[in-house]
Amino acid sequence: MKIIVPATSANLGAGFDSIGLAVNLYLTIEVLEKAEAWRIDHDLGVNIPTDEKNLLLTTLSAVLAQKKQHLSAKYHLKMSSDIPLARGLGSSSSVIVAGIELANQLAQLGLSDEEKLALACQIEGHPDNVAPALYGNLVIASSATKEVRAIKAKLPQCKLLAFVPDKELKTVASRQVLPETLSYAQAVAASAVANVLVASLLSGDLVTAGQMMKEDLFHEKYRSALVPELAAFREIGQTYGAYGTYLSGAGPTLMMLAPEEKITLLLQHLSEKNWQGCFYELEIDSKGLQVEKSLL
Ligand SMILES: Nc1ncnc2c1ncn2[C@@H]1O[C@H](COP(=O)(O)OP(=O)(O)O)[C@@H](O)[C@H]1O
Ligand SMILES: N[C@@H](CCOP(=O)(O)O)C(=O)O
Repeated sequence: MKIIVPATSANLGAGFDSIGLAVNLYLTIEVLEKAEAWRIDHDLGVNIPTDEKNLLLTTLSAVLAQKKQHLSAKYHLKMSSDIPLARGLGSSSSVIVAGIELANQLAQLGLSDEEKLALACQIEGHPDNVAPALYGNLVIASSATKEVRAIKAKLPQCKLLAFVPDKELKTVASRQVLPETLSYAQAVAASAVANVLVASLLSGDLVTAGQMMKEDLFHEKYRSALVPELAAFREIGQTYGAYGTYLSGAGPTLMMLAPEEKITLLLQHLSEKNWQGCFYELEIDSKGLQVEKSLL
């Protein structure tokens, strides 16, 4: 059995903790054979555990505990991923979604998508990565009310150009620079910008969506000091024809939405900056979580 989960790019500026996109970088988990102890083969570096301390298996354990279920066996697993770690492309969320599905499959839980999303939000704390990782495409979601609500949509036609810095930025660290509270007036203004962002995305108006991305009042201005490339990335995008630019997730990845015919020119000017990192031309993943040779 194989579980495949896409990377995700969250926030889209003003959609902080609520809007996210699934993109074509993937985490894959293969269940190999039963074993005396959990063992994960991977080439993701020494900081990623190869035993039950791995986020994949702590997630599995949490789900089984909540469902009052247990497994009669442990397994040898293979984990592969082309999702850059701690770069703002949802690597942790993809693992959480994979861990929920692994529990679902091995314990035959029969979880609905809604149940998987609710469990993922409990673990992650916000839906903007786990929802598109589960469903694919563009998802606008809220876990602020009793029920997690997620609206699936298609991103209007455009190309995605990401700059992924060499340096890591852990989400926990990036969230620490955010304010504890906003004033009533700030909250009303920030949510109004987010509302127009959503409306423009759903009506196919990427020009207005791009404007709203840079008018975010929730998080980017507090995080800009952690991602020095943001201002220049945004200026190049605006000057050479991108629809919009935003800090992908908690950063440091920067994402640009642009017409296909502008990508070459944008890449040319961005490359002249000689920043330490890589550019990725990404596509939307439209499938989300996939299981091959499901056990259910
Ligand atoms: N494939 C993986 N296996 C186990 N843990 C992972 C994996 N990918 C990410 N993680 C955990 O998630 C952390 C990165 O999560 P986070 O700081 O939220 O960054 P991001 O979600 O932007 O990649 C990693 O440091 C690691 O602890
Ligand atoms: N809304 C979150 C998104 C975190 O995304 P990640 O890809 O950096 O894990 C935030 O902005 O903190």
